[in-house]
Amino acid sequence: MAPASLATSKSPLALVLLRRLLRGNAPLVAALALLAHLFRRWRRRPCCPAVPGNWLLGNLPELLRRATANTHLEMYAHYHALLGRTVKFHYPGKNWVIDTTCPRNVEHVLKGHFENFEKGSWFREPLNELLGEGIFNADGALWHSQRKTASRMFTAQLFKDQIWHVVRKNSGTLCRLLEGVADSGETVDVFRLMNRFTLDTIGEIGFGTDIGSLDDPSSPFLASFDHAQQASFYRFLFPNPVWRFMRFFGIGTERGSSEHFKLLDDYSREVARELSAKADGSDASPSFVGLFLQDAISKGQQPTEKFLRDLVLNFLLAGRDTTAQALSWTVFLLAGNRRVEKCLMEELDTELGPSSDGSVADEPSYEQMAQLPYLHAVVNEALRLYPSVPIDSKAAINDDTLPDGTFVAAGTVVQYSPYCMARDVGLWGSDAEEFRPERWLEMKEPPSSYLYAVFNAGPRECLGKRLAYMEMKACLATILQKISFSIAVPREQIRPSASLTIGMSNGLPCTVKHR
Ligand code: HEM
Repeated sequence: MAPASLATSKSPLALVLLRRLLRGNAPLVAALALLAHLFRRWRRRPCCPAVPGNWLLGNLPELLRRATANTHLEMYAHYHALLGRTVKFHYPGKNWVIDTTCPRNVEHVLKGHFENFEKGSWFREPLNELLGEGIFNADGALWHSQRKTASRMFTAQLFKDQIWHVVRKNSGTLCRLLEGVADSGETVDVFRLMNRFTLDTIGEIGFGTDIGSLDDPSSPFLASFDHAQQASFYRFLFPNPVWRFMRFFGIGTERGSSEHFKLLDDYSREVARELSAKADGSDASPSFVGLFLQDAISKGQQPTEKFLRDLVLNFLLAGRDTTAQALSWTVFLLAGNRRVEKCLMEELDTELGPSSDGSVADEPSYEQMAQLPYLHAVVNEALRLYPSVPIDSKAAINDDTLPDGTFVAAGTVVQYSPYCMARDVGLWGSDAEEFRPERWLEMKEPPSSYLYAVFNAGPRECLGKRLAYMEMKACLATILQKISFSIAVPREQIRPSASLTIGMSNGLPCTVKHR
């Protein structure tokens, strides 16, 4: 029997002994707490193959090395080919990251269990400085209200009345610019040019501002936006205190980032102020952000400058980069595949070429955009191989299990990769890696949006999908009728950049010729 001084009626003997052992023994307490944490973590780990990594730093060193060499996407595809459709990565100071290319899992996360998967702090913290509380970074009620207002903007009427005119005008300017380059025989960075085209387009459609970057490419805004995106990408890899430390001292991947973020902040606040000033007047054009503002005012609210600043930057990210990248990768693929280019030119000549009286329209019409199935297939195929958002992710709120049986503990991030899915021969056939637009024309019905998740899917599907197709098709149909592109450097030098979206790390230097 235990002596009365040791055991009480409430505490069992073992507990009392343990307490006495631990009292005043801080290192032992810390070691036991760490062991308990590791054991809990081990018990709740995802039951899928782990990508081999360093015992202490996990997969961070390899990912950093591969991202610096712009080969990180190939690394993900390699591990999927080696270990299967669902694998897990480990970064120090973060939870497990499950990486899946299984369409059933993607559907589960994006639709079936939508309520259990959020962007969460995993997504929000690295992106907060760039996107604030805008639609990309928001969850719950905040996301819901922005989504509701934004969905009303893409009406058929607005497309015909305003959006189409902006797209056509800017496609024409871009085409004339390229014709000038063809005259001079210079080499041009087509990636940069496409970014200027989409920046001017979203500036006008998104917030009624004439940015004019097609006329004047010197705007520091372009460089700052790229830099801010790249810094934000690296923040996903480091534990939060580490990138915050680098940010504070302006070192490592955060070198110069404060100036770039500040420039973006100043610029977007300026746009917000201009929009607010116009909102009461009748001269406000029907821009996306302008409509948000009018919506709020009609409900008796006055949105803050910060709210409008977030909207401006979110629409810029949504509308500029994604579309410019898709256009540039399409040009890259076409320049490397003359057979596909020839088929496309045949369609453009037939549908848009000289009419019976010999006249050629300078720019295609809105209605003609619907009559170009091969061009549509070319764009789909380019986006399949080079999806603008190559990897996307959500974090589990509560414990969950994916359809393939992988356990997902609360707080675990599940990422899925349209880039890797496109290269999976089990999903797309033995020619998965080939640029073959015909596969889209051979399909009896379009693929599920969880297999082809380039525009996201489910309740958070891309709102600008229709605008993006129209912009890409109008731009390509306009310029390709007049211009042909050849890549001016070895093809291997054109690599996807390590960023939130799939840029081109060395740009796309091309020589251009009149057709
Ligand atoms: C080729 C072009 C485009 C692609 C591949 C694309 C792809 C995507 C993807 C993958 C997402 C989900 C991102 C996430 O998880 O946060 C998304 C969201 C979104 N996209 Fe696009 N996008 C494109 C063009 C556009 C354009 C031109 C706009 C117009 C402004 C736009 C507006 C949006 C918006 C507002 C969202 C947020 C939806 C939400 O969270 O509810 N996108 N897009």
